[in-house]
Amino acid sequence: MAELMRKPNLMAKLQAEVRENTPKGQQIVTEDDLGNMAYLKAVVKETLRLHPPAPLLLPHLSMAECDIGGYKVPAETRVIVNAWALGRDPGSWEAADEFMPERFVDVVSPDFKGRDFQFLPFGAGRRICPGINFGMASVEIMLANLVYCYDWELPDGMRQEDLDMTSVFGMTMRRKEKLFLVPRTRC
Ligand code: HEM
Repeated sequence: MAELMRKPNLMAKLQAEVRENTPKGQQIVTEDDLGNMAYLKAVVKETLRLHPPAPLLLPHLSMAECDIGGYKVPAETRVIVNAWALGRDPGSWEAADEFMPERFVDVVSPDFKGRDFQFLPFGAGRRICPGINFGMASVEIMLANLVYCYDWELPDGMRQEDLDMTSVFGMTMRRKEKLFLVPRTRC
């Protein structure tokens, strides 16, 4: 929501998609309506790229000695994967720090299923998050309803550029400052 408030044209594009693809007269968006909402899915993916909730995944242990890009990793080494840095690597992403959901529209890859190592919000391999589908559906339905039911405004006197996007890092990652917005019902 914070990224969308900083780019009202993207918020408008998302709202148009969600509102066009929800049957007329229906009070809320249901899971059945999400199928045609490609831009919504791209917005959620782009959010996971820039703001992965588990920025360092979970600690892993190498079972055998291996070589990764010329670095020798001995067996039984505690390995921490920095998914946050992978998602912002300028070598993998054009305009890496920009919130640009369009990069995920009409493309099969990169996807978050653990095969594209520049984008690992759910990890990869045998310990990949088993809650991917549940997690994605929950975030998509929540965001779709927030933008379907309300138009959103910044509190009085606040400008887009005043939104503090600083994150607090730990096992999980969250906004440093809470996001306060004003909902306006659209009817
Ligand atoms: C957007 C939502 C979610 C995100 C971003 C997320 C992310 C992650 C990440 C990064 C890992 C570590 C993977 C690794 O180290 O390779 C993980 C593990 C795990 N997640 Fe999720 N998760 C989400 C939702 C869920 C949900 C909804 C559930 C359960 C209903 C769940 C259950 C688990 C479990 C049980 C593990 C540990 C798997 C293992 O160690 O074998 N997650 N998740």
